[in-house]
Amino acid sequence: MTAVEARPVFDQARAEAAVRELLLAAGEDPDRPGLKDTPARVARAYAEQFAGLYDDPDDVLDTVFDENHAELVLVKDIPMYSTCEHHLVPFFGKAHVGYIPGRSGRITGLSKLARVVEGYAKRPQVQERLTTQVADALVRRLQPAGVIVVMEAEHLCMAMRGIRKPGASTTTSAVRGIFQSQASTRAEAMSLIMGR
Ligand SMILES: Nc1nc2c(ncn2[C@@H]2O[C@H](COP(=O)(O)OP(=O)(O)OP(=O)(O)O)[C@@H](O)[C@H]2O)c(=O)[nH]1
Ligand SMILES: [Zn+2]
Repeated sequence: MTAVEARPVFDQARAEAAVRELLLAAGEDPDRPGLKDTPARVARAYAEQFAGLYDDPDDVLDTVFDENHAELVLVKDIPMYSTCEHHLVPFFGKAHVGYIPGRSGRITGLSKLARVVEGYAKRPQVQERLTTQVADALVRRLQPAGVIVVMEAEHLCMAMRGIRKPGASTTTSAVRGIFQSQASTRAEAMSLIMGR
């Protein structure tokens, strides 16, 4: 992301008006005491849920170190909350993010892997794109030998409405570099990720 590229900003007033309109459309009275502050509250909540639209999530990977470690680095079970872009309800679960440093030996802080997940999760999303975006961010910023990202999530749009299948879990993966080209390396990482 270059400085000249424009980023959106969250329009609190517009979001509040939209929530008020939604309540009216539902036949509610947005001025009754229990709902009076709801449009402002919901707007603030969405500003937080979509916070990943307003900054470049890759920027958390600015902190890099050089280290002589050419093996797998894996952070498992990163809690992940995102918003399904079809229904604007949550999908949530766990992200597992691993990489093998490249020849440059470039590594990053472990917390930064969780921060990248969070940055891309806080947008209207589909799980597949979220998984891909996290993998590609690591490729761009760390130039690693390989990246593997696996996400497991439950979608409330499938649980609380529609097909109503609570407990159904969706797994997505994105592999890059050596994890793509070497089945044995991929299988080893997968067994570490899936082995509970
Ligand atoms: N591939 C993918 N699909 C998703 C994700 N989140 C929600 N969906 C699906 O998006 C689809 C939207 O389908 P539509 O037919 O346009 O909407 P709908 O009538 O509300 O669909 P139902 O949920 O089946 O009632 C549904 O099948 C959802 O299960 C996601 O992260 N990835
Ligand atoms: Zn949905």
